[in-house]
Amino acid sequence: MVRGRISRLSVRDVRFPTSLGGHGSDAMHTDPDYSAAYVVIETDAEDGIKGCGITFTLGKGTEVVVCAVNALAHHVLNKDLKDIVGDFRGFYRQLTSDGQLRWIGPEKGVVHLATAAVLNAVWDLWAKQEGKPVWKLLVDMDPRTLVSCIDFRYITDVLTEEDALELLQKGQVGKKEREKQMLAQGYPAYTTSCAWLGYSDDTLKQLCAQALKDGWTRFKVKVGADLQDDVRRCQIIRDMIGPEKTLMMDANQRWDVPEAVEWMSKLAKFKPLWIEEPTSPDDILGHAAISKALVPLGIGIATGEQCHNRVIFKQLLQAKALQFLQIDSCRLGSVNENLSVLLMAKKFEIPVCPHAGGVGLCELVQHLIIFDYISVSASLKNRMCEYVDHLHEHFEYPVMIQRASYMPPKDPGYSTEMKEESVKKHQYPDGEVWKKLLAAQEN
Ligand SMILES: C[C@H](O)[C@@H](O)CC(=O)C(=O)O
Ligand SMILES: [Mg+2]
Repeated sequence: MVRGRISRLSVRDVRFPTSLGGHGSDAMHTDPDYSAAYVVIETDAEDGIKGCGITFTLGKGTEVVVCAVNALAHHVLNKDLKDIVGDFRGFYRQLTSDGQLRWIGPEKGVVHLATAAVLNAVWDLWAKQEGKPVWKLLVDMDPRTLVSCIDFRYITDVLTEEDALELLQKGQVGKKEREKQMLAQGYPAYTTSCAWLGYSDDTLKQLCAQALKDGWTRFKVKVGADLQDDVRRCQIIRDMIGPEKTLMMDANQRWDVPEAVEWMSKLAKFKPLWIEEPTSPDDILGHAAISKALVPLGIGIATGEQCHNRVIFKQLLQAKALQFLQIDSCRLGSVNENLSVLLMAKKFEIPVCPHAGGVGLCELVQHLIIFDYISVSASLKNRMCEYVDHLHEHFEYPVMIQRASYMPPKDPGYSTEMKEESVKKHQYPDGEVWKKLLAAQEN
């Protein structure tokens, strides 16, 4: 049973110096320090259960997200959890429609990242109180309750409440078998960890050899800064993985539209399944033009990790601008908004391949994609979830990968509770790790 009144919300700026090793680097984000605004909510219930949520950031700017979380806190404090989840659509609407704060959004940018952190913590708390991992909480929920968590504002021209209900009711068929299948085999994953842009060719080769030994069959390589470098790196990786294994490419928004088409025509010989974020994430028609040019070459368009909200996804789908849709657990307004995007993807029959390149994103998004398979898509065709092999050791309930697949988490919650010791050490700027690094920079 859901219980307790939210009595405290705290938020901390936690940063990991990943830029020192080039981990996470790409053509636009050359020095990312994987970071999180880490939210913990407590209740007055006697169980002592806390809800933990994050939103992912890249270092600088995390303090701005922390401010935005604090600005939203009054919407959560002193509310009964029962009232929040009993009218989750209304609560989502309240957070995203704050008459003053929405001016610095709406439903986009820092304020939306902060919304995700707060709501991720609420979902963690709810699932922990129910004694279930979030994916299972969602799978066991009846379609009407699921639909009651979604704000359909701005998307009813493609997905109404009735459409959503119908899709979820259809998804009930065969659900038990798919749950069993997930528990036995897990959800297929691909790795990005071998080929960050800042890695040397030697590191790329070494990590790729190890990944092959570990059973990985799908790989993503960063491209977009220098064509000669891209050709060399793609040749290395294609030679190592052979012609059959799957290769994806990610340009992280580096190109203009014609440049994207020209550049990818030169990389087409490496047979990428998709080019990810070829241009600005806001350019829906640009994505459509790139897609029109590249699909005949066998290259699909993937995007979503920096799509502001469900409206952008709606238009990408309407414009036939993508072949692979990449939800993000922190960019969108938590589970609530992701549910609406999963359902729109189902309606347009576009496979969802979630983004997970960041701290804690693998932990979160595994819940959404496992739920999607069991209750919505019922298909694994052309579907896989990103995996990056960084920073899992800082979480109490880290992801478990077996045979290159995500095994469904069994612990209650949303899997992003961090180890207190890790938070203390990496808190910016006064955690032990940062004190040392900042002192070294001064000398
Ligand atoms: C800055 C991040 O590491 C980004 O490169 C992640 C990404 O694009 C992905 O995982 O995809
Ligand atoms: Mg990407």
